[in-house]
Amino acid sequence: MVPRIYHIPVCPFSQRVEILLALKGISDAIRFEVVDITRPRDANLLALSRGTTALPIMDLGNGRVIKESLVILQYVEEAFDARPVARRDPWERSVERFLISREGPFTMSGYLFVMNRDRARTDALREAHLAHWRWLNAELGHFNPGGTFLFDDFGLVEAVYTPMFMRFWFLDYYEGFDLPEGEDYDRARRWRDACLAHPAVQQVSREEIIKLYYDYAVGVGNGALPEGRQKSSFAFSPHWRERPWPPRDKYDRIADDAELGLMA
Ligand SMILES: COc1ccc(C(=O)/C=[SH]/C[C@H](NC(=O)CC[C@H](N)C(=O)O)C(=O)NCC(=O)O)cc1OC
Repeated sequence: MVPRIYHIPVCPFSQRVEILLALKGISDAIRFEVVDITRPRDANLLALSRGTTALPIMDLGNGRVIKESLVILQYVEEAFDARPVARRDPWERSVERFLISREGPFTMSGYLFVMNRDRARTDALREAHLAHWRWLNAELGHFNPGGTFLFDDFGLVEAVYTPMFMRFWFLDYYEGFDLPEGEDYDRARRWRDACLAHPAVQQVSREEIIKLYYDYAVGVGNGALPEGRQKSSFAFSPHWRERPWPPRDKYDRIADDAELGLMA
């Protein structure tokens, strides 16, 4: 059986696996199944996950199910010999793991920033997010000051972080956020921009992310419905390409289904 990964639309955690497969030149080795999270979870999928709802999960068949995207990445790297991506040297592998150990708080700071609708908290949330970028800037500056990526090429750490850089396009769109100029951010910006330009990360577009993630920007995630709405911005139809760009005034109001182009 070809292993399957079940994931939500434009899921960043699933995308990191797609990126790894692209780097290894084996994009067809796993079948990706997108789940409509605006509907109750399918009973068969719930049985597969033994009741947990977080996605992605990877089904190897014969009752073998892998949860957590970082664990799935390790499995893919170890199960498929093609073009190893993780660093082979133990010291370099420790540096890789060190950077990856901070991805969770980094990602959470960006999501909490975009989901916030209390203007009194905006500055603190922006600063908390920038602090994570300063940490990345300092670590990249320590381990590879003159380089672009953490090591000599786009690798596992970049596969882990880049889907989040792409989701953070919603911070640019809804919060007018970008990294400040200056030595506290320049090394991290060089890394981010090179990651975003890499051919292995082009699975989703800025437009798709901005449109599907609108509900996060008004504080509602994972396919739940904001007040006054009949359909989630994560709905499969109408297709996001047919929908208008969402309004940016997330603090003042919640756009209705018609304005978001969600009416059937
Ligand atoms: C407010 O913070 C966040 C909001 C959304 C997301 C996101 O991209 C969800 S992607 C979809 C989400 N999956 C996850 O969060 C998986 C995270 C898991 N640690 C992994 O790495 O696989 C999910 O399945 N939700 C449905 C459910 O749990 O029933 C991330 C955030 O922070 C990391």
